[in-house]
This record gives sequence, C-alpha cells and structure tokens, in this order.
Amino acid sequence: MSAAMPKATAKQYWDLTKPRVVALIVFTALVGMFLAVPGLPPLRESVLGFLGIWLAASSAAAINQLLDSRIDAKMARTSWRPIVAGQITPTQALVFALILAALSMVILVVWVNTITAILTFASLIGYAVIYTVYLKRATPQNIVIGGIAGAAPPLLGWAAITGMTGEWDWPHALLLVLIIFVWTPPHFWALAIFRRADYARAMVPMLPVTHGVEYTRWQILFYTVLLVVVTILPWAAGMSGLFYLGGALVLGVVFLGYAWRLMNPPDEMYAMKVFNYSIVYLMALFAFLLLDHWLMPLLQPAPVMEFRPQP
Ligand code: HEM
Ligand SMILES: CC(C)=CCC/C(C)=C/CC/C(C)=C/COP(=O)(O)OP(=O)(O)O
Repeated sequence: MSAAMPKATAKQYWDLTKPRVVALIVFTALVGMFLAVPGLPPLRESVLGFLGIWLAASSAAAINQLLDSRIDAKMARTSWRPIVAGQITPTQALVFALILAALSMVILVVWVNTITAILTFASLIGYAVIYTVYLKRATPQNIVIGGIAGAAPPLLGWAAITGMTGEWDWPHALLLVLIIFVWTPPHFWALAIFRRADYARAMVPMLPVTHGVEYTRWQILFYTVLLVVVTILPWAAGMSGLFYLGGALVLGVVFLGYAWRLMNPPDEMYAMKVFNYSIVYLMALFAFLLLDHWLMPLLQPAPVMEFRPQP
C-alpha cells in the first residue's frame, strides 16, 4: 500500500454505511417479513432476505457518501465523515460499495427470489443515484420523491417471504410503505430547519432554505396530520388490530403535539427534539405492528367445540 493510500479501519467502513439509519431501515424490512404470513416466516428467506436488504442499504449509504463528499465537506454535521476526513479514498469507498451491492444481489437472486432482488436494486439506485445525484441538488421536494426508496424496505421484506405467488398481498405491504413515505418529510425537515445554515452554505435546496422556516413548519404539521391518518389504515384494512391502533394513535397524538409546538418553538433546539422523536416514533410504530401481529391470534376467542351427544 502506498503512503498516499490511507489504511482505513473497520470502524471507518462501518461509518460509511450510515449504520444507525440502516438499522431502522432493516427493522422495517423485518416487520414487513413478519406481517407477510400468519405465524413465523420461513427461516431461510427471512435470514438471507434480511442480509441482502441490509447489504444493499449499506451499499447505497456508502455510494451516497462517495457522491456527496463535496457537499458533506461543507456541512458541520457531516464534515467528520470518513471520505471527507481522508480516512477512506473514493476508490476504496467505491470498491467497498460495489462488493456489498454484488453480495446483496447474489444472496437475493440465488437464495431468496428475483422480484426481491429487482425491487432492492431499484431502491439502491433510487437513493444512491436518483436522490443523491439529481433530486437532492435540484428541488426542495427532493426528500419527498427520494423518500420512496427509503420507504420501500417493508415491501422488500414482504416480497422476500411471499415472492409473487398467490399469497403476494401487495396492497397491505404498500400501506407500510405509505406510512414511511409520509413520515419522511416531518422526519427530515425538522432536522433541516435546525441545520439550514449548513444546507445554505453547501447550496443544497432544502425546503427551509428555499421557502423559509415558517413554510417548512406548516409542511411538517400538514404531513404529521396526514401521517396520523395513514397510520389508521392498517387497522381499517383489517391488517392490524386494536392493540396497534391504540399504539399508533398515542404515538401520533404526541407527534402532532411536537409539530404543533414547533409552530412556536421555545428555542432553536426544539426542531432537533422533533427530529429525535420522529425516530422513536417510527421504531415504536413498527414495534406495535409486529406485537399486534403476534398478539391478535392470541386474543381471538378459541373456536367453540360443538358437542354432539353419542347416540
Ligand atoms: C429521503 C429520505 C430521508 C432523508 C432525507 C433522511 C435524512 C436524515 C438525515 C439528514 C439524518 C441525520 C444523519 C446524520 O447526522 O448522520 C437522518 C438520521 C436518521 N434517519 Fe433519516 N432520512 C430519510 C429516511 C430515513 C428512513 C427511511 C429511515 C428509517 C426507516 C431513517 C432513519 C433515520 C435514523 C434512525 C436516523 C438517526 C441516525 C443517528 O442517530 O445517527 N431515515 N436522516
Ligand atoms: C436498498 C435500500 C433499502 C436503500 C435504502 C436507502 C437508504 C439507505 C435510505 C436512507 C435515507 C437517508 C439517510 C437519506 C439522507 O441522505 P442525505 O444525503 O440527505 O443525508 P446526509 O446529509 O446525512 O448524507
């Protein structure tokens, strides 16, 4: 290895994959897997599907950092990242991301199914290329459109278990995608309000930069109301029970409280409180979906045995 080539550590490669974001992404994929069938999903498709989606999301995050390193260098929040800090070279990052993506595709095609591989690859391209290269730099609606890729994982998990067989219940899977899709704007714009100076310096047209903080707060409130409405749909569609509905409504009312308070916040840091809550919210909402899926059958009344007297 030449002197110019830094010796990157495992921790730096780990950071390249945005591990905490990806952890929540694969959790939503896991919930999609569990909701796809009654009882427990098959072990091979679950484990290898999970691994394939995790590798693809990690690869997408690494490509994002590779293509965004010039923007990341200009922002206080991201200037520590391994490519910006010179700990990992762009070539090393590219090779690493391509290995992860190739491993993911081999695992999904060989041991899971082709439709999951295709959808996962589309999500990878959607985030790493379409969002990062085009949308992020072009329009304040970047994260709304780009949010489709981040919202896809429950569908990927679902597809890993059912494939496109007769059991392929895509409308229910799409409800989970819709929830994350509508959740993304309040999640991201709360952070973007707090970090707007960073985005302005890096010339990234995020909503608080292009349309101001006041307008962004209204948009957050609008999407949070919409979020509470769409989180009722899994119950309305008969996919989840009252346990889920109760959890979703409590979580949703708290989120609405945060979004409402953000209209007139006590301090600058309040937007970060909303952002942090958005993460707890999504984690807890998907945990409710999962628990409800397991609890519902237990709460059903046992079938009444018909008693026939012996002749
Ligand atoms: C286009 C869609 C999205 C955008 C623009 C976005 C943006 C962001 C940004 C800028 C951060 C701060 C990251 C940092 O400082 O390193 C963040 C953090 C986070 N995001 Fe998102 N996000 C999106 C979608 C998602 C999705 C789909 C999930 C999971 C299902 C997610 C989960 C998280 C988590 C868990 C964190 C906290 C990471 C930490 O504490 O280090 N995000 N997001
Ligand atoms: C295959 C598959 C399931 C792909 C998932 C895609 C994925 C990893 C989505 C994460 C979304 C995210 C962190 C966006 C922020 O990017 P940013 O560039 O705006 O944020 P930054 O400024 O922190 O880099």
